[in-house]
Amino acid sequence: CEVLDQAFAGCYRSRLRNAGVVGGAVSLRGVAPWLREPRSLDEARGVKRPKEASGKGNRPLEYSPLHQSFKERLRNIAPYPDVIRQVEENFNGKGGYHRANHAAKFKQKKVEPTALDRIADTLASSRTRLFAKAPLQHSRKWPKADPAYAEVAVIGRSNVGKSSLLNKISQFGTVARVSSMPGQTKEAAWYRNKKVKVDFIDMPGYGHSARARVFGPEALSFVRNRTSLRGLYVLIDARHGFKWSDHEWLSELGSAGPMKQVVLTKCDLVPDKKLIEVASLVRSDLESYKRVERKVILCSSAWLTGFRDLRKDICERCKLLKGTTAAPKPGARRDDLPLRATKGQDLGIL
Ligand SMILES: Nc1nc2c(ncn2[C@@H]2O[C@H](COP(=O)(O)OP(=O)(O)OP(=O)(O)O)[C@@H](O)[C@H]2O)c(=O)[nH]1
Ligand SMILES: [Mg+2]
Repeated sequence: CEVLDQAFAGCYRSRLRNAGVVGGAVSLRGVAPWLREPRSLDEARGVKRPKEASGKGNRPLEYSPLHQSFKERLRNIAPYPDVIRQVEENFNGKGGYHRANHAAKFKQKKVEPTALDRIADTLASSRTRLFAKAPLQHSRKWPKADPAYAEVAVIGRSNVGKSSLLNKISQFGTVARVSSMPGQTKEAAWYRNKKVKVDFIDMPGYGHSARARVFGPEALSFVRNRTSLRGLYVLIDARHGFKWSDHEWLSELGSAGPMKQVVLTKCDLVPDKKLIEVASLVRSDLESYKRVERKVILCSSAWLTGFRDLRKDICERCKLLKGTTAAPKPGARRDDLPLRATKGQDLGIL
């Protein structure tokens, strides 16, 4: 015990010497800063002055809203009226899913379908087939873009539901392979609808999962180099909203590529009140990106809701209406009319 006591005493003595205790005169500098005299009145009151921003290194931290938790951000978001309307029309909303469905059918009977509605219906009922597959990084293996066909691509985090969505846009059957495991789609796949003249590209998803990590940079260079793209649909999971990988990918892409449209998927898995909040949050996050449409399309591949809006958007974006021939008005002079009237046809120019 004595030996131990001596050892401890020696240790304390050396520490006190280091701290400035010299022969009984105690200087507390460096030992207890809270015991020294306050330097100013503010310091005495306990008020901390913000550090003055000097040119280098001392920049004040700017906290973006993304530093808040997802729940906190959901609590603070003010819902957008157009998002509320979309949810009420397509999802449970007021009166439940069945009532909303019934109301939609009732409305459809009354309203005369426009040309855009008709072409969207053609897209829904016509067949789309796989015609090419190629790795994202080998641009030489990509099929050559056909000017007669408008090209749109689908991108998003892995497992967000890209392939499922493509399967339901038109009568694909189960052409695009779907799996609950992230990173199932490893190559870009081209699907062609000959009737509506549009090509869809299913892309591998980006993200932080081990199988999907490589596809982020590859998808970026694909979108930058594939100049024939008319539209890019960025899919976001309705349960989580924008994640870091989405923010990273979109901010890296910047204004490159075609106009982007954000689609919320798996909306059936979210209660309607939360869906309004998440969709509004996603809608407000869009404001920080360039060349992104300031609206959100809500979809569910399980319930097949929201696909009418999506198809119409595709047809509009690809300017598919341009190709359709409108019936000639009586009295109108058009060069593309046949010179001879076929049986029962009123040419109106003779
Ligand atoms: N409930 C529900 N499940 C969905 C929906 N869309 C997709 N899923 C499921 O989500 C899982 C992933 O779907 P995929 O279409 O393979 O996702 P992906 O984005 O193509 O995934 P990768 O190809 O791996 O990037 C599958 O188990 C689907 O059944 C939806 O709208 N609702
Ligand atoms: Mg896929």
